[in-house]
Amino acid sequence: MIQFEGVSRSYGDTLAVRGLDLRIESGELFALLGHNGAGKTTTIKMMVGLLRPASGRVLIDGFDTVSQVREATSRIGYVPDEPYLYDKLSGREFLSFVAEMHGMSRREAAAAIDREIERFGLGRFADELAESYSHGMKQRTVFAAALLHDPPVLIVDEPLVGLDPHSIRLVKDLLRERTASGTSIFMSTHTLAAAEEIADRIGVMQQGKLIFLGTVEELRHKYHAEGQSLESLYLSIVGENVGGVTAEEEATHQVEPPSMLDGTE
Ligand SMILES: Nc1ncnc2c1ncn2[C@@H]1O[C@H](COP(=O)(O)OP(=O)(O)OP(=O)(O)O)[C@@H](O)[C@H]1O
Repeated sequence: MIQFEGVSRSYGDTLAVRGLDLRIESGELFALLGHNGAGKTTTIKMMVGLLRPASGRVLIDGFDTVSQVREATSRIGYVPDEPYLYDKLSGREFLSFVAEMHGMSRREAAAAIDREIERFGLGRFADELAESYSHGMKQRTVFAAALLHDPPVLIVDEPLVGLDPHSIRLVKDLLRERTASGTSIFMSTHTLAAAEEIADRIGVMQQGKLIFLGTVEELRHKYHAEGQSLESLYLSIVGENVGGVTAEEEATHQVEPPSMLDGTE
């Protein structure tokens, strides 16, 4: 379970995330949508313990990501938007390194590594150096690393970018399978068709604020847009606004995004 309670964060004068309240249950796949600069990465960084909220708190399975950072982060599998691997390690060596970081025994690690190599079809290149991997191979290896310790919470930032159709299917099926087995999944994406296909609920973030939270069906209903794709609905709601908001603009209400959470349209 992932819980945000009144979470805000700025960079200097830019309010990147504003008063975020959100709860993602076990067995739920949640997709966060928003233009470039909307605040998605900042939200993710606060979940994985890379940034502290300026106010409010984030809980992972009940553990605070600031005051109980070990307990919280040990329950997370994280797939960042840029796959990180060490060029001079093979995929298998990288997975062994990650298993060691998680404190897994040799036996546990060997079983988990074999399981994930099989799941992600890494066998052919697992013993080659990562420097020779394509983006898709790197992404699959990073996914395998995120699942090694069988975490109850999975956080994925743009999981489908740069993948071939076969890998996209693999990742989408995997995310649904994990959800069915009780994992809470938080996905940030610009791939609206995928969000529509696999997410249980979506959130739309604009200028650091969550302006819609619900199912795609609820979004259509709210805008009397039965039959419209999420993509066209999203574009008509969010429009062209980009970027964060400054403290000064916030104070003078110059850029308050429309609220779809409180029933106003
Ligand atoms: N390190 C930083 N220093 C200053 N401002 C930042 C920093 N990181 C993000 N911002 C600003 O905070 C706001 C939110 O950025 P964030 O990266 O969270 O958005 P995003 O939704 O992830 O965008 P994208 O889709 O482009 O990844 C933006 O206005 C951005 O310019």
